[in-house]
Amino acid sequence: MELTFYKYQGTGNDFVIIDNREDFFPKDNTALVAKICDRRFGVGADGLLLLENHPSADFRMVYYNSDGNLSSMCGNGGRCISHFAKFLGIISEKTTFEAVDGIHEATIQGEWVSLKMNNVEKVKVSENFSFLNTGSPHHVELVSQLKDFDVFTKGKDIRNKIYGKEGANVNFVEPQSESIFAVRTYERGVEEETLSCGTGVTAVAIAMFEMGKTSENKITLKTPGGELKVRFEKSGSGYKNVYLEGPATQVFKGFWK
Ligand SMILES: N[C@H](CCC[C@H](N)C(=O)O)C(=O)O
Repeated sequence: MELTFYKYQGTGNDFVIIDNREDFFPKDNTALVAKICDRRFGVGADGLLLLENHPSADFRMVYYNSDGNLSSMCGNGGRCISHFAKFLGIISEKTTFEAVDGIHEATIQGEWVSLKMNNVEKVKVSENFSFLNTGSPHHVELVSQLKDFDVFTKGKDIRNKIYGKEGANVNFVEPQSESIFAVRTYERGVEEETLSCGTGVTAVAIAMFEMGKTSENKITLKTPGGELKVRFEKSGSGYKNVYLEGPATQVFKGFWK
């Protein structure tokens, strides 16, 4: 099938985004999504996003991991699709849209996008890792010498051994200061390390606060793909007013035959 697509990246987490307001895309064609995301036989991306009409919100976001399957919430994808909606002229600086985990607000200034994430109900703190859901499930583990760490092998092992078929994303973090943390992520559904993960860095920021590694609630996360900011407020046993902020860039427009 022929279609126009846009290639985006948010701190190196990259996506194919399609304007599907005419609802033409074959949404159950897992093989097609996986082929479009394939780094050799397709366009290549960590995931694919559809922008669709919505009865009350500005638009609906549908997200697939690069394995071709529908996925849970994508934070970097949410930032990129908000930038795309402004590019299409659907919105101006502010938007409210619906994703798989509910309604999100976002503010777009140039290439800087601030995305409001869902509240986090609970952080499960274990011996040497935490687990929480920031729209997607995340395992957060402190390590040293992060730059030399075997993220793929260790991440894949944890994803399968602890989280089984359902799986989880696995984030390895190394503190750099009271408010700066380096993060590398093994992403479920991509089944590789990605250059950044938006729901992942959100999970890391909140887990570091919950584990007492910081008393700050405005955190900088340094990922291989660039810097992201996360801010939040403690609320009972969980967190609210959680924002993921960073750049979103339209790299090219393409035509899929
Ligand atoms: N792979 C994740 C979804 C995308 C998360 C990531 N790309 C982000 O920016 O949040 C999962 O299956 O849970």
